[in-house]
Amino acid sequence: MNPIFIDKIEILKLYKRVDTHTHKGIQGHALIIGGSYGKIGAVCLSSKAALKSGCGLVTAFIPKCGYEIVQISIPEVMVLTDVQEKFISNITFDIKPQAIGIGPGIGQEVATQTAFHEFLKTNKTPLVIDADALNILSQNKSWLSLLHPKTIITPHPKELERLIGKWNSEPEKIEKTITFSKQYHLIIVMKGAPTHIIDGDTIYENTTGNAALATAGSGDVLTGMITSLLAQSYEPINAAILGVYLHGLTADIALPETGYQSFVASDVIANIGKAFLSLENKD
Ligand SMILES: NC(=O)C1=CN([C@@H]2O[C@H](COP(=O)(O)OP(=O)(O)OC[C@H]3O[C@@H](n4cnc5c(N)ncnc54)[C@H](OP(=O)(O)O)[C@@H]3O)[C@@H](O)[C@H]2O)[C@@H](O)CC1
Ligand SMILES: Nc1ncnc2c1ncn2[C@@H]1O[C@H](COP(=O)(O)OP(=O)(O)O)[C@@H](O)[C@H]1O
Ligand SMILES: [Mg+2]
Repeated sequence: MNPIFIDKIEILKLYKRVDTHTHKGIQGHALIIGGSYGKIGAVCLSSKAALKSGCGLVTAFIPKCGYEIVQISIPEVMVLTDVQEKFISNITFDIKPQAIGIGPGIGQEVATQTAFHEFLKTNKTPLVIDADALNILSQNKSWLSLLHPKTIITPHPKELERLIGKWNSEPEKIEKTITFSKQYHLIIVMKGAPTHIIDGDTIYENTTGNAALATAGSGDVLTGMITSLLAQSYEPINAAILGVYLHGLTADIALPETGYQSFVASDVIANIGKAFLSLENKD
């Protein structure tokens, strides 16, 4: 099956300019759920990326140990904490986000697994699932049926393998991912070089990005970006496509200054603005 290439022409068909009369209350509220002791950075990266991708409000739901870390490193982000100090054990909140991203740095404690299960049973908000939340699903495959249609999952190759099993060739990998996408009605962002997005039988192939992205936390940033676009009322497939395109573009923009080696996940965030601006240029 031939992929649809995600390039600037395709992106301009779905990109929505910011309305002059908008305000933070209608620009979308994203909730990022994740973090555990030693991995609060994943939530900092994800929630900052969400803010820098245009949503009006961002809240992070984290274990207690991350409270000051997030408040000090990103004062624009609001914070809700779990009752536990080092991991998430009970996901409850009284806000009404338009999109939720769950998984960066969340870990796989038994209590976290149970909390994630309870969350999936009641959640009705558009969702992006990443990292350890995907690993938890791999260990509890019956929970996949709780996911609403068009839920976005963002596995790297190892996380994908844990979900769908091993493959022997690239075509078989794509074929198995299509079957999985159809079985659970999921949008699957197959992260890699290049990243493919699978939505049932439709395959998209991204054209931006480079090896500078092979750095800790760059996937956590992508989760924040897609969650932000989802909160801004992009259709789930368009949020995934635009998020992946912009994420890759940041590395293409930064490369002449950072080189491959010194590009870090925070450089993705620092270049999101330039990536958006390039969509406003004629060339
Ligand atoms: N600052 C923070 O707080 C950070 C927190 N983080 C958080 O940590 C948690 C664990 O996440 P994680 O992805 O590091 O661990 P895990 O799922 O075992 O996968 C690792 C293995 O997968 C493979 N692999 C990966 N990419 C591949 C590729 N392109 N192509 C092929 N293989 C690939 C590779 O396997 P190998 O090839 O070595 O067998 C590798 O060893 C998670 O919650 C995350 O959010 C991190 O984001 C970092 C920054
Ligand atoms: N060689 C590469 N070329 C292009 N993109 C890459 C390359 N290596 C990694 N990436 C991208 O970087 C991101 C890595 O995500 P992930 O493995 O989840 O990182 P982390 O969990 O550390 O945040 C993905 O978007 C992936 O497509
Ligand atoms: Mg990751």
